[in-house]
Amino acid sequence: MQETVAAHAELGHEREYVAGLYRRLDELRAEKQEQLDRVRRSGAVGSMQNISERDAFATMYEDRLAQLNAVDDRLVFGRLDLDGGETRYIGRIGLSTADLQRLMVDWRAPEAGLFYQATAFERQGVRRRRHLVLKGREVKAIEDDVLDASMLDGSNNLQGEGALLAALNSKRTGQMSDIVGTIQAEQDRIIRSPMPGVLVVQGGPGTGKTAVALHRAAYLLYMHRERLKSAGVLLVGPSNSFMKYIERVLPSLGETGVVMSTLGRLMPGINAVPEADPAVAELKGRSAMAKVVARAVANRQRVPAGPRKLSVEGTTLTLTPKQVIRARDKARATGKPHNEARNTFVKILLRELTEQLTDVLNKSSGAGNNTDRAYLAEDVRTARDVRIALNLCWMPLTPEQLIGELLSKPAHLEAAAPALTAEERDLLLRTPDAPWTEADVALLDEAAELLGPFDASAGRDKAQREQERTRDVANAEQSLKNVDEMLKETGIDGIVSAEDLAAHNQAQEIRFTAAERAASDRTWAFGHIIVDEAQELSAMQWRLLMRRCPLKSFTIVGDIAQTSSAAGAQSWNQALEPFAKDRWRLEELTVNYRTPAQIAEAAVRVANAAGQVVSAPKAVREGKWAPVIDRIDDGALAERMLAAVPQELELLDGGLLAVIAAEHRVPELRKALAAVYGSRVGSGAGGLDQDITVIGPKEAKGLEFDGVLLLEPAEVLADAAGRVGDLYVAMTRPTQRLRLIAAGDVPAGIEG
Ligand SMILES: Nc1ncnc2c1ncn2[C@@H]1O[C@H](COP(=O)(O)OP(=O)(O)OP(=O)(O)O)[C@@H](O)[C@H]1O
Repeated sequence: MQETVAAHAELGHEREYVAGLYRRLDELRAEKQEQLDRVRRSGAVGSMQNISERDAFATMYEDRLAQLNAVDDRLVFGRLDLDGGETRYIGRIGLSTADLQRLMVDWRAPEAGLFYQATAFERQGVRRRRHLVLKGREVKAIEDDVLDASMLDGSNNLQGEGALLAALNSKRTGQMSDIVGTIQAEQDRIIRSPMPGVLVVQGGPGTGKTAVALHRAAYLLYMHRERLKSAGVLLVGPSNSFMKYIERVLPSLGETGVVMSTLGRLMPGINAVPEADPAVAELKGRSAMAKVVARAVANRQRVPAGPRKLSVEGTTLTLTPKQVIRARDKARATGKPHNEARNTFVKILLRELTEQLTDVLNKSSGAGNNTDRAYLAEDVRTARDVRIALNLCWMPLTPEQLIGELLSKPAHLEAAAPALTAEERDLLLRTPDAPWTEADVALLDEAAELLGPFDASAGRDKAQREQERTRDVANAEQSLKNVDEMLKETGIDGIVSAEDLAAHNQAQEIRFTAAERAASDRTWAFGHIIVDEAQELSAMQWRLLMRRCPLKSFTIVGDIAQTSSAAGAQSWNQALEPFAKDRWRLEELTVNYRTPAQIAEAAVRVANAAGQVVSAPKAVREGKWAPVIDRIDDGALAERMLAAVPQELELLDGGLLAVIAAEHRVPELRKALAAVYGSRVGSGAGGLDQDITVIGPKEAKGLEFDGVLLLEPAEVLADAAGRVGDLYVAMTRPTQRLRLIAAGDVPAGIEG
């Protein structure tokens, strides 16, 4: 009784404190809103500098306001009671009173580290760690970890289901949530690890690698705000579904400055499809392809077989192979990319041809008659024959042209890839109109690097921008005319010029965040790159990413045992050696938070039986159910699935169910389910919050569901040419139940 009274009093106290925090949050919001309104009211007047200063303030207030709005849900989640009597509240952001009394510490601040690190064995000055469970803005429950035994005597020792277990047992929503309230010590160490260098985080399924990667992004942005604000952070994930699944985590942590992308979207303007054939993916991913692309570029710097006659204004000039070779070698020696080195090549030959023309004309018209050289140079430059000849030798190229022709013209491929076998070259060939694949993106990027900017298009852009400006000024003039009439009536005149107004529009255009600019610029140098499911990356994809971060500041998370791509890594050492030598540090995550022990163990047995050694993380909880296996007759797969789905949905009681099957079965199974369940059936990106999702094993990577119905597991294994990665991934997606339906063999190990 006494205990309940004490608990009640504690709850009352926390409610009051938390209400105070929300009051302060509301005050700050109102303040920022007022500041923003004031800046906006200051109008579109003044010099360019005034306008851009005003815009900078407006952006700052907008960002702060967006952050204050984003942290409303579970604003505060913890409290520390320290030796010496200090009490510290831990929340999503730091809050202070108007006279700078600290009310709450940002979870990323060094002072908050104890909340995640202190244990009963090493309490580091922490007497009690308290978790505050909020619903909306109200404290619903509190839960204490008492680390200082002497505190246990008191009657205000509260117990509850662990905050962690409560989070893990809750139903999935199809969207990952943040874990700020329950980050575990081994995860916290990684999140707070220093930024420089290459950090590899290896961990089995469900150990929180993705969660750690996202929280580390938020942590780095907090600790290195100035540097990363302008350079930006890039986060790379495996699929569009996965990006959708994680998209709310960073905003909920108040962070928007991260560019999130799949490997297929890392070339601005290209939205690549997955590479369907593993053999092709493996081939395109080999580091030797860098040489193939380099040779393909070199092959586009051609020397004619014999002398070439060129007509310039009725005079015939000769371009010899020797001249071309000399010009080519000098151009190459500049070390510039193809499109830029072309300027040197063209300049040299134009000069030589102009000299030739001058000589010929001087000779024909007798010595002493100096023809105007500038005039002749222009004749040579604009002569059709000369343009064609020089272009044939050294054409400006886009990456799409180069790789498109390389992969669709057997002769180009043979010349660029003599070391590949004829079968391998056949595998690489594609039709010219085939969509770009994820594996192509790395080749395109390699080409873009070697080709440099494409001049012709740059010229066009400039002309286009000029045209747009002229149009903007014209528009502004028109609107001013209307305003002028109005102003004249009120006796005010001439405040804004058309140029001012047009400049303002341009300034608006420039007001992109670093993240937005970075996403559209291939040559952007990021301050830090985080790669999730990094085991899937090919050598060529690593080259691409290394180029995006010249400082080589990386967080690389993944699980070698889950590698499914044929081009992916067999070991971290093999993947990283070419770029980081042995200068990378390894951290491991050892606890599986997602999958119940019985299911996790079955997955490990399957991997081991297939010869894959896996670091088996310790599951944090036992599940209610061991994996269930239904053996069926051939041909009855869809029917059996339809019978199983309602049973599973009932057991999951409102949870999410994923049907995972070999890729080729997905459309047919989805159709069968949609016929019964209609729009309740989702598919990958955008459909993950439906209660039934049908996906292939590759798309399932990184995702999780309450229950998984895995159809024909032997097929999943066979589709990956016997590599167990995909099956291992599929089996480790559920947080509650795994059921397999198999007409064929059941892969060894599942049954224990
Ligand atoms: N400290 C934590 N507190 C609460 N939930 C956690 C914690 N750590 C991990 N989780 C939860 O465990 C689940 C698995 O985490 P996550 O997806 O990050 O694992 P992963 O290692 O990336 O898995 P996989 O490699 O299998 O895709 C998620 O639901 C995540 O929210």
